[in-house]
Amino acid sequence: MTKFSLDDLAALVDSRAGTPPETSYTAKLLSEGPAKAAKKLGEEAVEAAIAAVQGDRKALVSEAADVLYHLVVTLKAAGVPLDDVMSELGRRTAQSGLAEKAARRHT
Ligand SMILES: N=c1c2ncn([C@@H]3O[C@H](COP(=O)(O)OP(=O)(O)OP(=O)(O)O)[C@@H](O)[C@H]3O)c2ncn1[C@@H]1O[C@H](COP(=O)(O)O)[C@@H](O)[C@H]1O
Repeated sequence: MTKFSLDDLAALVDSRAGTPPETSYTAKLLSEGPAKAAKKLGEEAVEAAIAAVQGDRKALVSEAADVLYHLVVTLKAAGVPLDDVMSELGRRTAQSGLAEKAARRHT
């Protein structure tokens, strides 16, 4: 079986946009505007952080999945393609995070 990817998730979210909100949680979330998806993203991120701090591996897996799903919906609501985020991550592979942090301090 091929691994489910973020691209697959983004395609799924795309496919739900514009469907009736009564039949899809994604459509319902999108119909409530970008702030609602962003709020849910923030809540799920806090829950994932708590699970990590508590060392609750099972909860972390579940909350991390919620974070990724709500991030993809938030990007969709904001009209930002997932590819733009992946390109940004790709661009960052040119240098280490520590080198980037040091360069920022001197600008
Ligand atoms: N990955 C997810 C996913 N992760 C979390 N959630 C939903 O996110 C919601 C978050 O739960 P909460 O209890 O925090 O929120 P709530 O109280 O239900 O919602 P609010 O009233 O706060 O908006 C739950 O209803 C979850 O079902 C998701 N809903 C959908 N997906 C994916 O999207 C696909 C399409 O789903 P539909 O859009 O519903 O067809 C699904 O098959 C999944 O692959």
